[in-house]
Amino acid sequence: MNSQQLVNQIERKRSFLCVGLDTDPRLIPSKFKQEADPVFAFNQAVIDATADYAVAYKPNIAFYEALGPKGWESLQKTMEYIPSDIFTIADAKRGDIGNTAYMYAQTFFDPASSGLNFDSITVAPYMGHDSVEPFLRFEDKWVILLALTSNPGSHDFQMTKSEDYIPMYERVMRLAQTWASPEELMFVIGATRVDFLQKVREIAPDNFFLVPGVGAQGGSLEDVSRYAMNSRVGLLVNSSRGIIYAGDNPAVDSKREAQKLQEEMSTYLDAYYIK
Ligand SMILES: O=C(O)c1cc(=O)[nH]c(=O)n1[C@@H]1O[C@H](COP(=O)(O)O)[C@@H](O)[C@H]1O
Repeated sequence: MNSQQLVNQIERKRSFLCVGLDTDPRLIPSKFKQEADPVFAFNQAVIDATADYAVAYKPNIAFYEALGPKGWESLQKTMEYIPSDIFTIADAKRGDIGNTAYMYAQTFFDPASSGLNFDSITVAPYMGHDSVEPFLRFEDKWVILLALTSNPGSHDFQMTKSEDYIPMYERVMRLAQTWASPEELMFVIGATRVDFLQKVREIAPDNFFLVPGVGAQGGSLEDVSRYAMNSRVGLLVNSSRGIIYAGDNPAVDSKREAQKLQEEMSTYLDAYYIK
């Protein structure tokens, strides 16, 4: 999916919501546990409940890999079930030397090889240019590079400054923009980093940001919208647990939470989206 299709979808649904499919079989309501594939049955229910309000789905690959071959099958079925006009993110946080990175890219981007056809993948920048480049060889696919993450440990490396006083996250963002255009590169910016939202938007005015950390991690959707929206919206705001585990009945509970976020997003589009 290209950026114009993504922006069109955001404008049509008046939403920049990404629903995180972080499906833990221990946490799903008991009625799904009797199904042949409980993870897929639950994901189906969540997708049915939220597809009108979401512009993206983000299965976190860890939750599927942890289940072995069964988990991979649930992931494949989930991918086939997601409506084709909705953006998909493989939250895999990969990063390795070039030939290995290419295999990761094939895994998530080449359906002839793996059966999976994601639009994008999260990538860790630590190993540098040649670890990111293989993902960029795939047309109409996106790299979503970790920049300023939502977790407390983000201070350990991302905030450290080099001798020119540029923090690591800023260096990542500036250098990565020399590798790829905003048509194929997004950055992960945690919603919990309120003090930095304006700054990161200055550093990368044209890139989409994937923003996790609203809901269960406490980030503010209004602050994210006010400080980081750009002239093409430029935001995909993720909520996982806050939506998928909202109650025992996704058709009602996940729908309610997704709709609530979508309605809030709609008001922020009115307030802060200037084309
Ligand atoms: O790349 C991510 O999506 C990500 C980056 C980050 O900085 N923080 C973060 O929470 N995430 C992911 O976003 C999701 C957040 O889930 P909830 O806190 O349940 O909404 C999880 O899948 C995390 O792995």
